[in-house]
Amino acid sequence: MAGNAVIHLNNVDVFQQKHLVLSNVNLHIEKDEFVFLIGQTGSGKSSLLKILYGDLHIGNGEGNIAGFDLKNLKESQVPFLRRKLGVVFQDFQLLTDRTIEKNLEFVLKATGWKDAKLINERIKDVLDKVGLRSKIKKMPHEISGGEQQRIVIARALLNDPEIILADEPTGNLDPETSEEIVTLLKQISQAGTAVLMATHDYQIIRKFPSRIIKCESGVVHEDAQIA
Ligand SMILES: Nc1ncnc2c1ncn2[C@@H]1O[C@H](COP(=O)(O)OP(=O)(O)OP(=O)(O)O)[C@@H](O)[C@H]1O
Repeated sequence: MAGNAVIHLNNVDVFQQKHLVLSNVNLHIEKDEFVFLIGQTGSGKSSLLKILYGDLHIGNGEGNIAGFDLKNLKESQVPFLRRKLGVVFQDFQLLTDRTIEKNLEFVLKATGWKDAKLINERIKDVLDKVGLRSKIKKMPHEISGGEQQRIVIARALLNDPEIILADEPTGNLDPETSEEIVTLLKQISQAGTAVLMATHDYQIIRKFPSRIIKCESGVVHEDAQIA
């Protein structure tokens, strides 16, 4: 792998069933980069993210993410790949029947953590990172939408991922709260975890100038501009 790239796609074709969604994709993202992913509905953003978290197979071309060879990725390796990725997706929300602490503990136990003291320390650690340690005993419905999204980010950080994949993380939030979430994601990238954030929110893109990757007409532009 060249340089510090943690995402590396070379001439990849992205298929959904038999339908070629994106062709000849080249994508390189460095260790501490923050990158926006844009494109109209149906342009292939979700399909591209699926390639990256091992939910869609690479047809032609080659890819590497967090040290995993996507071309030869086995089913059995997918859980290990996912541990290197922090996923912040709208359809992957907090469990509503338990506290913030129990939500985070659930993920740690599911990913092999056993020592109660280490679990407790890790939970406090990630809550400190998102500035919400005081909410540890709260139920999800007792905190705001923006706070819930920060907890989802804390959850994504639990296993110290190399990359955060965020799909519309500000989709349901007001402009001010959206800015807080993106500020947090930017800080995370500056601390060495690459962030790839899919969004339709051009106001946010203007406010936080960063590299833009665009899906358009079946191809991916690695350095796009917005009007
Ligand atoms: N499971 C599937 N089977 C077949 N075709 C699919 C499937 N999922 C998506 N597609 C098609 O692939 C193309 C890209 O869809 P994709 O969901 O990647 O777009 P998107 O840019 O993420 O859209 P949005 O912004 O609405 O989420 C579309 O033409 C879509 O109809």
